[in-house]
Amino acid sequence: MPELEKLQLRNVSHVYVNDHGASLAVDSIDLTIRAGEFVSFVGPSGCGKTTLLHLIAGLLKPARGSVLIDGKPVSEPSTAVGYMLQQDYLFPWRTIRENAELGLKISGRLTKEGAARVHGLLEELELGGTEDRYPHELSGGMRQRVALARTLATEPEMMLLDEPFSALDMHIKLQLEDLVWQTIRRRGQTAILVTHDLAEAAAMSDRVIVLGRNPGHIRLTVESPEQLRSIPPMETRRHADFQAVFERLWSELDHEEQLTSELEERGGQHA
Ligand SMILES: Nc1ncnc2c1ncn2[C@@H]1O[C@H](COP(=O)(O)OP(=O)(O)OP(=O)(O)O)[C@@H](O)[C@H]1O
Repeated sequence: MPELEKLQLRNVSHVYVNDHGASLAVDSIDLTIRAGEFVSFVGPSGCGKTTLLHLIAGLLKPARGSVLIDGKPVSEPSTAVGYMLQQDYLFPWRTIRENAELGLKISGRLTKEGAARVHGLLEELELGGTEDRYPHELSGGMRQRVALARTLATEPEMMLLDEPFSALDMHIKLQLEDLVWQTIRRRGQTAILVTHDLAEAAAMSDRVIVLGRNPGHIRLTVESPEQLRSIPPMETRRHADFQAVFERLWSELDHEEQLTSELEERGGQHA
C-alpha cells in the first residue's frame, strides 16, 4: 500500500515584492512529505526555510505552483497546522493555563473537554502545578513547553517548528528535543523542523532537506538510516551510525558556503 502523502509542494516559487522591487525567494520547489514523517530544512541564512514554512502554513500564497495538504490546496491558515517558533510569545498578563488555552480560545474551541486536554498536556509536559503562575516565573525551557502545550491543544495534524530550541541552553535544548520528538511521535503527527543546528536536524529527522540560496532551492535530501528513525534524538546522537549522517550534512553545507562566497566574489569582480 502506498504511504499516505500528507504534504505536497508542486513546483512552488515565491516572490517578495516591496519598495525595492521583486525578489525570488524560493524557486521551483518539489517536495512530498508522508503522513507521520519528521523532516528538517537546513541551509544557509536566506535560503528560504521560513518562507517555505509560511507557504505551508497558508500565511503566504505561492507566486507559482501549489501547496497541498491531504490533497487539498492550502489557501489560508488552519488549525490542522500548528506553528512553534523560537520565541514563545506568551502573554505576560495571562496565567500559564490561560496561555496554554489561548489557541483553543481563539479558534472557538475552548470547551470543558478542551480545558481538560490542556490540563493533561501541561501534566504530560511536566508543567503540572504551574497553571496559576505567570510566564515571568518560569524558565525559558518551561515557557517553550507552555508554547508547545498551546500548539498541541488544538490537535494539529502537522507541526511546523521554526528554530524552537535555538534560544535555549544546550542541556535544556537536548531535553526539549527529546520531549518534542516523543510528543509528536506519540500523536503520529507530521513535522517539519527548521534549524541551523545540523546535529539537531540529524538527530530528530527521518529526512533532512538541504536547501541552497539565490534563489532558495533544494540541493539534496539526506535520509536517516532506518535504525535511527525509531529512537529519540538523545539516543540517536550516541548511536554509532549518527556521525555519518552529520558528516554528510556538514560537507554539503560547507560546499554550499564555499560556492556562495565564490559567486559573491565573482559578482564583486564584475561590479
Ligand atoms: N518580507 C520580505 N520581503 C522581502 N524579502 C524577504 C522577506 N522575507 C524574506 N525575504 C527574503 O527571502 C529570502 C528567504 O528568506 P527566509 O527568511 O525565508 O530565509 P531563511 O532561510 O529562513 O533565513 P534565516 O536562516 O536567516 O532565518 C531572503 O533572501 C530574504 O531576504
